[in-house]
Amino acid sequence: MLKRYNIILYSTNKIVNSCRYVSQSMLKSTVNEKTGIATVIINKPPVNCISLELLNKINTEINKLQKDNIRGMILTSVRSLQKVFCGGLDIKEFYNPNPDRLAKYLTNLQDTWLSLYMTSFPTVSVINGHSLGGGCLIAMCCDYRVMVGPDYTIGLNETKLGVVPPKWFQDTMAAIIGHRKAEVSVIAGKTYTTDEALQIGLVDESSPDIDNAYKKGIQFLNSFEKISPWAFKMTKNISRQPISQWLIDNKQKDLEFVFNYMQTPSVQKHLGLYLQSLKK
Ligand SMILES: CC/C=C\CC/C=C/CC(=O)SCCNC(=O)CCNC(=O)[C@H](O)C(C)(C)COP(=O)(O)OP(=O)(O)OC[C@H]1O[C@@H](n2cnc3c(N)ncnc32)[C@H](O)[C@@H]1OP(=O)(O)O
Repeated sequence: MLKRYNIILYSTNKIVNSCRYVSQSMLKSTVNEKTGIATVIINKPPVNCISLELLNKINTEINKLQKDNIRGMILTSVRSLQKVFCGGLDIKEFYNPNPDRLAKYLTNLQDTWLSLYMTSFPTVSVINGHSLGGGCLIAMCCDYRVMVGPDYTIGLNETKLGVVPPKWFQDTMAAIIGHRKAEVSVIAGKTYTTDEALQIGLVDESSPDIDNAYKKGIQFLNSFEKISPWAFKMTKNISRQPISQWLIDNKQKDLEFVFNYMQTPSVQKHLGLYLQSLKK
């Protein structure tokens, strides 16, 4: 019988004392051979924003872990960034874009979301800092979220940039906090503090510090020790399939919608102003 492992998507540099270690720039991945738990750390200063290259690395690593039959995964961000889990998609990928690269980016984003959302092993995001837009999306893809607080923020803030979170972004949030709350949240581009996120159920637990948050993540993964990997995989698949199937069936249409609106002058103007405001 195959051994099964779990994943935690997390950002830190002193967590695991083990085995297979993949260190690509921008992404570090370690699998503890004793426990079968992988720790995947995003490491792209200054704010871990997701470029095309980082997107590719995340997708490649998840697919590799999928083949390794890990028991679980923690996803997090490198500790040295201190206050950012993920600053979201790299807005520079959308501002004055090269059309070929933009199309590649959007396709890769769809594929990475599908890989992360549908892993056959349990996943936890240890959210050790702000987590906005695409940062919130990747945290929401995981099966469990532990957020460090109290001073960080999380949310799908796309409308504040003048762009539209696609249906699968919105559905991912609605599956966690319910349709009404998600609708209000995405329309307003709302962001939540750690306590607020806990209150509305956007995160499952909060923690005052990162070590404790990581422990909670491991505890969640360990809770699957007596669950059959096959039963886990099939049950998660049934639960998430309606949302993922929509994207599989509508990939081209979804891509064309974003690809076209993203290059309109009014959206470009908004993005330019937003980037400018970040620089101030
Ligand atoms: C299929 C696709 C569908 C739809 C496409 C549209 C979807 C988009 C989803 C998104 O993710 S949009 C982006 C959402 N993210 C944000 O709005 C976060 C913006 N950033 C911040 O609020 C802050 O930077 C921070 C809270 C994350 C960190 O604050 P702080 O530590 O004070 O850092 P700075 O603000 O000084 O930023 C440092 C540096 O990084 C640049 N930067 C920040 N975020 C981004 C980003 N998302 N993309 C590109 N660049 C970013 C910022 O401009 C600074 O650059 P400098 O050149 O001034 O150093």
